Amino acid sequence: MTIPYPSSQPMPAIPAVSPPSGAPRPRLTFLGTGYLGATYAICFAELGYEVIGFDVDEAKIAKLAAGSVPFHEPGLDELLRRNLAAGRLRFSTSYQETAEFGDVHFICVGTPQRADGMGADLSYVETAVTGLAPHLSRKALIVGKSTVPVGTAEWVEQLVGKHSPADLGIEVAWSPEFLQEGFAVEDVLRPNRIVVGVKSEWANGMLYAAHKGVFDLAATEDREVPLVVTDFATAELVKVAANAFLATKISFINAMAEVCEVAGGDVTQLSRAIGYDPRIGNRFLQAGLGFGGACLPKDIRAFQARAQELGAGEALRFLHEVDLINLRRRTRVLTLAAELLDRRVGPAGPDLSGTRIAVLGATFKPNTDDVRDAPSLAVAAMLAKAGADVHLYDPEGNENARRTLPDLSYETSMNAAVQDSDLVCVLTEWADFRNADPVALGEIVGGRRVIDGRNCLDSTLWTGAGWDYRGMGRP
Ligand SMILES: NC(=O)C1=CN([C@@H]2O[C@H](COP(=O)(O)OP(=O)(O)OC[C@H]3O[C@@H](n4cnc5c(N)ncnc54)[C@H](O)[C@@H]3O)[C@@H](O)[C@H]2O)C=CC1
Ligand SMILES: O=C(O)[C@H]1O[C@H](OP(=O)(O)OP(=O)(O)OC[C@H]2O[C@@H](n3ccc(=O)[nH]c3=O)[C@H](O)[C@@H]2O)[C@H](O)[C@@H](O)[C@@H]1O
Repeated sequence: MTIPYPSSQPMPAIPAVSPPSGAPRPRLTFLGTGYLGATYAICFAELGYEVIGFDVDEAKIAKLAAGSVPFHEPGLDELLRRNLAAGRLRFSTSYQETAEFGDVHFICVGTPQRADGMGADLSYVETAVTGLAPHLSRKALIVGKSTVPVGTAEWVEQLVGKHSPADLGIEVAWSPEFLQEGFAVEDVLRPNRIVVGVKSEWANGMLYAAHKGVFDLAATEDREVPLVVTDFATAELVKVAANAFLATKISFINAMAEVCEVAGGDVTQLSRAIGYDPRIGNRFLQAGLGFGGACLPKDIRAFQARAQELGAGEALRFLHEVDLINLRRRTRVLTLAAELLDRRVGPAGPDLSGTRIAVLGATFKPNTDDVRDAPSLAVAAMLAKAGADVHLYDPEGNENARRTLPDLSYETSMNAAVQDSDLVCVLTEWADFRNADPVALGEIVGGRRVIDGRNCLDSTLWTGAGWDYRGMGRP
């Protein structure tokens, strides 16, 4: 499908928004109740809005309607149950019910990497919009929240024009999302900014009203939430630019880790030292196994693909390097494993047959059960491919990991995974692993060898307990 861009329509000036004083709050719907949409539906009900969460996945909707969040996100279960009981929150698989209910419809469906490996798959956005639009029966606003290539909002506007009743004047806006899994409730209720791409004062006012609960909460806490009102293209670009910057920051520090590895430096100290400069800042400078998840990797690839289509491919060529640095961290663990286990590395990589390796961590980061593009799982797969007998444990991610990699051995505790292993790989920095007792673990392993893929262990403590320790970019 082609996304028309740049728009042939000139952008009207956007007047400053004035809060619709005393205006009734709009009723909100969220199409797509995955990590993003379910969190939003639940949190906005908590803020006092009447909400419908809609999904085409009947099992997911049944679970949510029964008071159970279908993924792990701290704090969300309690809010779900409270708001279902209060009657402010409903779940539906009916486009008609959703269309009739809502004044503002947020599109929160997935935009995964296309099968060709680069651009974004917009088919879910298309299905959601064309499913909803024909059922609309009064003026409403459709707001994209999914992360999309620049130009998508214009295309959605055309879809809406084609599929909704002509006389209703349905409008479109784009409001990208910046929440982090594991902190999602806090990020939605107390965002560090709200960005909206709009074309009319009416859309601007509706979006303000749809977020008034967030602004009101901030006011009661003596905070302000910056609001950036802009055009479609800028709103779409803000999102991918933010993720590209975060990915670049992580790959920068991992590039420094690579240099530390050959020069004998310690990247954790380097990171701390440069992070004291407020122009650099100390966040997202944790060297280790690199970034994974359903967003940063796919977003930097889709951003490059879109820039290429628009003739600006060269501007984003560095993102290819960011991706390569990130992926090299995964193979680094394999090299360290061969080194620690004293195994030969052939042209096809190391031969780890006959070894038992404990992998601690399957999720792409702690405090989630999300294993999408998890560096830890990618490494577990590489270790198994090299012949190791891999025993994996994750506090929340075992079930999802088993669906992705069914052939590994899944254990129900850290001790069971570590028992008799020749090597322990800590690949996600769950608190349980960070705080593990190296003396006690040392008594049940086959060999005291540990790879700290997230630089989250106290190396002095582990070496003191007799472990052969390897970190990422640190001695
Ligand atoms: N997960 C996150 O932390 C964040 C995600 N995003 C973006 O939000 C979007 C969604 O991400 P996730 O929630 O992680 O994806 P997800 O895969 O967890 O959820 C997507 C949901 O959309 C549903 N769906 C598919 N077709 C549909 C249709 N026609 N109508 C209604 N629902 C439909 C699926 O059944 C699924 O439940 C992506 O563009 C992502 O990049 C943005 C910021 C944060
Ligand atoms: O677009 C999205 O979906 C979201 O993507 C990321 O959020 P998330 O994927 O939840 O995870 P992050 O906390 O950003 O971590 C991403 C990956 O980077 C890794 N990471 C993070 C920080 C760091 O210093 N080093 C590092 O390796 C993490 O282990 C993880 O694998 C962004 O942080 C969110 O702002 C954004 O909304």
